[in-house]
Amino acid sequence: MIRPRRSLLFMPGSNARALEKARLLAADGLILDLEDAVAPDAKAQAREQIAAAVAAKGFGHREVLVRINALDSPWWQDDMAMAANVVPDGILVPKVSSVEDIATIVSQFAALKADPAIRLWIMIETARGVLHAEELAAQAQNPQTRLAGFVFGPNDISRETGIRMLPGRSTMIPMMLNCVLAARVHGLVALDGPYSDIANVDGLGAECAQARDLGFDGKTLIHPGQIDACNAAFTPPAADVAQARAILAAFERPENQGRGAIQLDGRMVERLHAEIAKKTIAIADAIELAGR
Ligand SMILES: CC(C)(COP(=O)(O)OP(=O)(O)OC[C@H]1O[C@@H](n2cnc3c(N)ncnc32)[C@H](O)[C@@H]1OP(=O)(O)O)[C@@H](O)C(=O)NCCC(=O)NCCSC(=O)C[C@H](O)C(=O)O
Ligand SMILES: [Mg+2]
Repeated sequence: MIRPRRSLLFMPGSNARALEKARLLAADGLILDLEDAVAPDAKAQAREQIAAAVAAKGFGHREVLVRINALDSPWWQDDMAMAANVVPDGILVPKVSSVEDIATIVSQFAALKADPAIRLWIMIETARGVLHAEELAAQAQNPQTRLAGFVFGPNDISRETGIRMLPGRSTMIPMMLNCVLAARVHGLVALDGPYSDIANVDGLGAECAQARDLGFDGKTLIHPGQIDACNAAFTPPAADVAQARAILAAFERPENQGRGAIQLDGRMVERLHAEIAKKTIAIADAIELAGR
């Protein structure tokens, strides 16, 4: 069953008000952050608040990820221990750059005897991470890694490399595509990074549409005001869903059973389009099932 992942909203674990609001928001998922949105002095308190929020449950269909601190920080092991206790849907590990990083996380899962239901998500946000994206994604072939998806991190890439984040994202597109392609080869979910200009509604809409067109499954967000536009961009339009159903119905007809290509409403349709149609319908059904 496909899970809708159009919109995953970051919120600082130190912000009690944000955590409280999380259960009412229309986001498909929530990323409770212990890393960059939380100051060093607030890490312990944020960890406790996230533990209490996840343990209290009540998030409905929303997927809940906890972003832990990076593996070179003094906090990540305590963060993982907390996650192992309260069992979110997944942990999101920032700045993962090598297969060895994933092995370190897997060892820690094992040491904690962490519930296998906790999936692993990694941020692709270092130069090495981008260059090794396919090698990292291939780790999903080993079930012990629990690897479920990538989250693209343009801010850290820009910080490390000097590659600038420009309107239209021309400088980021090659890296974004590398991330999406690596994810697709190994069956992972790929989520785009956040858009920081909270007040710029048109800019957000354009970036969501671009992320969708580049193949991302959804986008990470930083403010509740961004959720509706993001959901709209990643929801298959009703006309596309109707067309997808028509394609499947056409291939079901007895006269088309043995055919690879048919004509539908004046257009050539092949069985590969039926595969695309099945995915469109699965996403639309999952969104409907989630009641959003
Ligand atoms: C950016 C913010 C600090 C702005 O906060 P604020 O000034 O409080 O905004 P508003 O006054 O407009 O807030 C209105 C109400 O909405 C709630 N709110 C705000 N943001 C969130 C949120 N993210 N989740 C849930 N609720 C939120 C406020 O509490 C207000 O509520 P109310 O009191 O009822 O009116 C803030 O938006 C924020 O902290 N955003 C998240 C920042 C974050 O998590 N950053 C880390 C992820 S991005 C990243 O790491 C980059 C990546 O790794 C890379 O490298 O690219
Ligand atoms: Mg980052």
